[in-house]
Amino acid sequence: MHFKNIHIIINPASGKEEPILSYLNTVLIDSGIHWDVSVTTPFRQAFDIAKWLIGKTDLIVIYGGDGSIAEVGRALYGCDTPMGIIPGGTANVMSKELGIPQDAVDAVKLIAGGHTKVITIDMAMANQTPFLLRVNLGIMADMILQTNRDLKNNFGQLAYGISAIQTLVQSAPMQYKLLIDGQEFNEEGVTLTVTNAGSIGFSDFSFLPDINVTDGYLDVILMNNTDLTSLLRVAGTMLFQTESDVLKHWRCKQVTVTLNQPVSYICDDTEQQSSVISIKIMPRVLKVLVADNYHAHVR
Ligand SMILES: Nc1ncnc2c1ncn2[C@@H]1O[C@H](COP(=O)(O)OP(=O)(O)OP(=O)(O)O)[C@@H](O)[C@H]1O
Repeated sequence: MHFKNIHIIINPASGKEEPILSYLNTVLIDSGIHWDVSVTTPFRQAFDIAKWLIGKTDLIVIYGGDGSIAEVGRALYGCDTPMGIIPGGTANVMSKELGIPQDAVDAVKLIAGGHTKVITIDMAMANQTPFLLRVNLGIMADMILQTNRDLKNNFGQLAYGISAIQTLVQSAPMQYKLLIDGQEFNEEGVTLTVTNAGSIGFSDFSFLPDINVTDGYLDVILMNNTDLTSLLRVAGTMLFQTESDVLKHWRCKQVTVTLNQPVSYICDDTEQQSSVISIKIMPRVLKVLVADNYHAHVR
């Protein structure tokens, strides 16, 4: 697909330190594409820039991490303007899910080269907040909350592993009341993830087989233990793409999670608090640009 006009939103504070303006200029200068950039600041976020750009350009590209991509997704869902992605963050989960080249120059070349197509992917709504990737509760949420900017700057992806170990040591199980497509379950667990995407951002690993952003479903994954054997079984689950008794798994269109008290949870990259979280899939609402040979594995 070729675009006449594209606008690139750049988050200059995202994980990668690289000369993105120079990369863009080198690739786009002779491409015939009319291109422009906007830079996010603490006072002008990717969400506001993307909202403002709707109807003013053919393709809105975001250079940043998953937080910036989620913001642009929240701004663009339900409209006709597609989102392009140049991975610029620490983990870049969404770009891996969509098979986008991890190298920024290659990602710009993909957009400029035209061997692309627009697909429409699912998002979901948690209470009043739209999200792209997932909602995390329990130790997964604590882990993300504890992975601060300094840790990410110094250790990149390993930062998540470091804070995972820190949080595992302090983990205590929680009681979850789950209403999954109308069926009630009472479960104890150390972490609960409601995911739209399969990729966990580490190499090609995904939570379980067959989870992807076009399947029209949410996947609810509960981990009930954090002893070493359980963790190894979870690692095996991801490695061999099979379910294990340590991870309970449901596939649904909507789920309500009720807890005994308000807890902090992570909705994509943002921290929220509640004792009741109602989550619903929004099938095929966001247009994104991918390579023309990309195939999401659909059941
Ligand atoms: N100019 C800026 N200076 C500082 N922070 C910014 C600026 N522009 C955006 N932000 C903040 O950047 C955050 C989003 O970062 P993003 O997720 O894109 O990168 P990252 O943290 O490196 O990626 P990852 O989520 O993969 O670790 C948002 O919280 C947003 O408020």
